[in-house]
Amino acid sequence: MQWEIINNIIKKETTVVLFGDYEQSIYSFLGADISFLKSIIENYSVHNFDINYRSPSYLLEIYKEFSKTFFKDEWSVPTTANETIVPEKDALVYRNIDDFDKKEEEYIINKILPYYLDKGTTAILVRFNNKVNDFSYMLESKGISHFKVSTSDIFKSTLLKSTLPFLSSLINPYSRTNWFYNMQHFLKFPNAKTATQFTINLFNSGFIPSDFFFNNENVLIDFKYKIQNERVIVFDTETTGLDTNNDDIIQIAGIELINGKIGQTFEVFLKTDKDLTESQKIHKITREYLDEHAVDRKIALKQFLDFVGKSSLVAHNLKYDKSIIESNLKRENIENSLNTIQFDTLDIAKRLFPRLHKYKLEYLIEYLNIEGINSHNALDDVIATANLIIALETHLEAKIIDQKHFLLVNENAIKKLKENFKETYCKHYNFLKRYVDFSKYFDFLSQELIIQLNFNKPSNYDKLLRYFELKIKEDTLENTLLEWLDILNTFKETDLIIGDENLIISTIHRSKGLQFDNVFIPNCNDGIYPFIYADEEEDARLFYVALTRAKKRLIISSHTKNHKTSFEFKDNVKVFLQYTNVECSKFILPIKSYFNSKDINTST
Ligand SMILES: Nc1ncnc2c1ncn2[C@@H]1O[C@H](COP(=O)(O)OP(=O)(O)OP(=O)(O)O)[C@@H](O)[C@H]1O
Repeated sequence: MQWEIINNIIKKETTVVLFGDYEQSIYSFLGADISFLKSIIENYSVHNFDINYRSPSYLLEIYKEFSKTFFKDEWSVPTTANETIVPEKDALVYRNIDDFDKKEEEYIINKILPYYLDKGTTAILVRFNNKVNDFSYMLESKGISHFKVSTSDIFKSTLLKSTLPFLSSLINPYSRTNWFYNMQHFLKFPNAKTATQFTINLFNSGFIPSDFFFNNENVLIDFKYKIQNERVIVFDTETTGLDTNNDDIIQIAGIELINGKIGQTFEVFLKTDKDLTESQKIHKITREYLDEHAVDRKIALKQFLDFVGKSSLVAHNLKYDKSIIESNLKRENIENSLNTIQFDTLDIAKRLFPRLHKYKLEYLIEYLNIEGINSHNALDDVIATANLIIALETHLEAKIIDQKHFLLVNENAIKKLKENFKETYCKHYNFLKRYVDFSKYFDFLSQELIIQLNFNKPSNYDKLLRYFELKIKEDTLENTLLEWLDILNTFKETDLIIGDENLIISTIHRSKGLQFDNVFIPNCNDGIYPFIYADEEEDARLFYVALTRAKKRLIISSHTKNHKTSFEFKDNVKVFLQYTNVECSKFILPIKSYFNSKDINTST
């Protein structure tokens, strides 16, 4: 499926580079198929990275021994270490621990781990989720702080599944997907299907849910009335950039629509001291052109206000033009006398045609077969927008009838929507322009939703807040959401790792892509590696992922009933040499025999 998507978006002439590592293909239970990977690369030329920058040569030796035994030749990639340093005495440890697995865990935590904790980052990587919990519980009872990559990812929790769509719906109230979740959570429909159906019907009727919070249910009726019975001004601006607070308007164009008929046009160019290099690529207005045609900013803005008079305003993507006009008026100390009744043709088009993928002016012109060009010249654009309005007008009546029907049929659900959601939505909507410390804001929102929606705080909640505290700088809530929501929507719990975690407990699966100075792989017993019910080849790759997370030190251990440990920890490197015959995972046998055949020099 993913491959089909990729194939559909890449063009024929595009050069495609795929990055991958067969030896880390460990997600067959989620549908990943390594043979598929093999079949597609037949059409590519393969390049291998030769130098490994993560691990020093003594660790690469281990990986190579392992690959030689368990991976098919054609798939194993020889790597050269960037560093050829002598291992420290505690860098390569294999420990066989007496008795059953809980003893092994106790031994690791009590005897071995403390030795490594002040030597960089450490991870204990285990095969199963329950072992993550066991280790974490024991560490907690000993007061050793750590980050447990939890068995149920916080990004799959009800908290994130309700907060993220809720926040998205504040900045993008047109996204149906966000509202599917909101309706499910806040309206408590009997099932997801009815919530989804209600949302689809609402959008298909030309509403957006927030209409019912802001008394905006009559927008289409009002728009139709103004267009058919009054003078409205369609306007557009060209500017020196997209920063509405600082950039200058350099052109304003307007056109009258009187009772639905096109009237006079208006156009003015404004002087500016700001740089035009970047914006000129869009609007094509040159410095020379402005020198010849532009007038004083104050005079130009006043001329526009005079042209508009008391009429209502319409623009395509009104939010931008409105805010840059307001900001320019303010900066020139001119009172804003513009009518507050303003319509956005982008909004109207989304309501009339909720199924389109694009709503840019040029696309709508084409879709509705309208004459006119969208040239990024303000005057051409207002003429095109005026023609768009005339075309949209013919679709209004039918949609208004749909709306009446929807209101009639869904009276109860709409009542519930207002009762259960209006207050929360409006309150947070009003925060959008405020500066927020996002970590504190998120905590505030979460506490509210936890009570309102009645669910428990997920584990690693504090870790999430700490991540926000460190990574998200103070800004308006709106800017923060615009910058972060898409990123957070793709997050998994391990993405919260920021590098200051001293000790991490995780399954190997969840450790993919990460790296640590010290890596512990406990429970290396036969039956666990490879797991009796798993595919051996894939489990070898899983073990390889664990091994290759180490940047400096690798500590492997197993347990056996028949063996008594008597040596002290200081012998650790030699342990690889000493215990060749005890029961252990077949995955570590080649590593052990390699060490048996070699005299390892270690620094002391
Ligand atoms: N050219 C380079 N010079 C110095 N360091 C590098 C270079 N390339 C990668 N590294 C470092 O090597 C380490 C491993 O790189 P990276 O995480 O990109 O590898 P990877 O292929 O994604 O590993 P894996 O898939 O096994 O997790 C990182 O610490 C990275 O910063």
